[in-house]
Parts: sequence; structure tokens; C-alpha cells
Amino acid sequence: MMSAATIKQPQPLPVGETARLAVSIRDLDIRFGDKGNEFTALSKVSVDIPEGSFVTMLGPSGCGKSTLLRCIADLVHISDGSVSVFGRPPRQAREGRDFAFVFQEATLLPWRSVLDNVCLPLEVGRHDKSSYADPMKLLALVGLNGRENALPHELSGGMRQRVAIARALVTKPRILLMDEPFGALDEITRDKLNEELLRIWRETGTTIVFVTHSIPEAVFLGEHVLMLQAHPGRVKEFMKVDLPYPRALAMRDTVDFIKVTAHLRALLEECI
Ligand SMILES: Nc1ncnc2c1ncn2[C@@H]1O[C@H](COP(=O)(O)OP(=O)(O)OP(=O)(O)O)[C@@H](O)[C@H]1O
Repeated sequence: MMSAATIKQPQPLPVGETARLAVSIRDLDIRFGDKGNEFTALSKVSVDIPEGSFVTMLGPSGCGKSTLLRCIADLVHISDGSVSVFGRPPRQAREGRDFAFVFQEATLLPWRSVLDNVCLPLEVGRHDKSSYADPMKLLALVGLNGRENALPHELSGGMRQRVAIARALVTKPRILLMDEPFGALDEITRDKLNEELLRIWRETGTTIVFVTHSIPEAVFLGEHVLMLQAHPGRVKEFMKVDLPYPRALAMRDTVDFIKVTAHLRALLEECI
């Protein structure tokens, strides 16, 4: 169990640790704009994300959380430094479908059924479709048994996000990149999806990198929390959350949980 001493001295994952890495980022700089009018979004970011881990990302608004996620996904030009995804550049990882993205909005095609939305990635590109997940099994995994023929407008916001998660998992990505996926949901739905996401993580073994503004959500889900500070975006702390899995929502009322959230809240105030 966590002690106050653990919280004061969180254990950063040493750069170059021998565990197999899903993502390795070294001295990453991201600058936007033209020369002479550049804006530095991220500066000298180095972090290692172990395979199979669940990393949550916190930090003040505009500190570069989404930008960092987008670097892993090959959606942002890297100004300096390096990003490697399972040992290869993000472009190759994208071509190999190593990762999938889930955004705050489910972005389902409104005219397609739940099942057809989940199957959408299988229709794009030339890949060995036999290696993909069974869409019906995925719908069961995300708790949408029997809703495969429903249209998106017939679903609640939480159900639409479940469809988005199933769609992301259909190509069996090794990494799931999630950018505030539950940010627009009511608290009860969010809590339920938090528990379910932990179950999905356990059952699939997928590495998850999850951006959130909620400290309790970051602590409840994360095996590690990556805290970024702003102006420019840098790593403030990469800490292991020393709370056991499986985790149930009641854990949020424990002293150990509250100690971790208090530590992160104080840290967040230093980051602004
Ligand atoms: N394509 C872009 N061109 C120019 N500036 C950008 C671009 N993308 C992001 N930025 C800037 O980089 C900074 C980091 O943005 P980012 O969206 O990564 O922050 P964030 O931490 O995810 O913010 P929030 O928590 O508010 O979602 C911001 O100042 C943003 O305006």
C-alpha cells in the first residue's frame, strides 16, 4: 500500500529500462509556426511507456497533452528529438496499425449501424483482415450485446463512446491512444466506463495512453501518471501509482487514493 514517503518520492521509470517499451520518447521538441514566429509546444520531453501499461496524462490546459499523443500517432511533425513506437518510427507504426485513437467525440457515421461503425476500419486499407478482432465479440466486450443493429442516434453518449472503443479495438492495436474520451459524459456514466475500461485493458493487454483533466480519473485508471507542465510543455513528473489492481470505484474513498490525488493536485498547481 502507498505510504506518504512513496508519494513524496514517486518512482520515475528509468530511461532505458529493460522492460519492453511500447513508446520511447527522447528529447522531443515540438514547435509550431514559421521560423521567426515559432511557438514551442513541447520541449525536451523524454519518457518511456512500457508495453501493456496504462499511462494517464495530466497537466494544465495547453501544456501539450494532445500534442504528445498526436506525436505518437504520427499526426504532428517532430521538430527535434525522437519518438519510437515498438522500436520503429510513428509513420511505420501507423502503417502497421500499431495504434488506434479514441477522441472525446465518438465521431460515428450516423447512417451506419453500430456493427457497421465498428467494422469501418476493416474496410480501409489493404491488410490481413483475418488477424482482426471479431466485431461481435468486441461489442460484447464493451457491453453492447444485442445493440449491433442500432443507429448512433438511438444510443446514449456513453454507448456511443463504447462503440468508438470497440471500433478502435477492431484492428487489435497494440496501443490505444485516448484523448479525454469520457470528458463529455455525465459523472455516473464516466465512472462506469472507467471501471469497464480497466476490465477491457485487463482482457486485451493493450497498452493505453489516456489524456484527462480529472485527477481522480487519472489515479483510478493509471498504472503511471505523466504530469506535464506548461510554457513550454515539459515532463513535470512520471510517477507510478502504487495502488493495487483490480480497482473498484470504492477505492476512491480510501486514504491511500486521496493521498495520491492530493499529491497530484499540489503538483498541478506548480505546473501552471
Ligand atoms: N497545429 C497547431 N498549430 C499551432 N499551435 C498548436 C497546434 N496544435 C496545438 N497547438 C498549440 O500547442 C499548445 C498545446 O496544445 P495541446 O492541445 O496539445 O494542449 P493540451 O494540453 O492538450 O490542452 P487542453 O488540456 O486544453 O486540451 C497550445 O498552446 C496549442 O494552442
